[in-house]
Amino acid sequence: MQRIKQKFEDLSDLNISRTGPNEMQYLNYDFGGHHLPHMDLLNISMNDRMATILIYLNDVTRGGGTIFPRAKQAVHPEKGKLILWYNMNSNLDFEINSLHGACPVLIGRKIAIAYFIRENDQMFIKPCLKPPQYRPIEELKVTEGLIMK
Ligand SMILES: O=C(O)CCC(=O)C(=O)O
Ligand SMILES: [Fe+2]
Repeated sequence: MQRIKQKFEDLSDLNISRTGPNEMQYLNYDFGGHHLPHMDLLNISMNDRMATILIYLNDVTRGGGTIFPRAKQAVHPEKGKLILWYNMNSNLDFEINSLHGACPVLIGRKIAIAYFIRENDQMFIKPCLKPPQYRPIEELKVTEGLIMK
């Protein structure tokens, strides 16, 4: 994992926490296994998932690609391949091009690791970028709360 972290930092302008497991998701898809298009951002005002690294741990015979419908990109899983993308734009807001999903596995199995890079790990290399943004969904929630009271 240390080598993967180093590789990521070499490729990006982001920092990965070296304390603890941070946020790693082990993915194991069997026949038909898939993930509908989504954003990795949690839409929280602090310490959101700024970027994602996906590491494929095996070759998939057929299917199982990672697709980015907005960015019009598709990546076929291959053992040892690593991809990274930003979930936030430079305004620390949704990067719409980060919308992604996993196609169903048709033949074989897909094993991968998703690693989410959090905003707080960047505080010393990107200090005081901009104050946290109010994002529309959060505003909606607050308004609803006020109406209910
Ligand atoms: O398995 C993939 O290709 C994508 C996984 C993913 O999007 C996620 O774990 O958030
Ligand atoms: Fe995802």
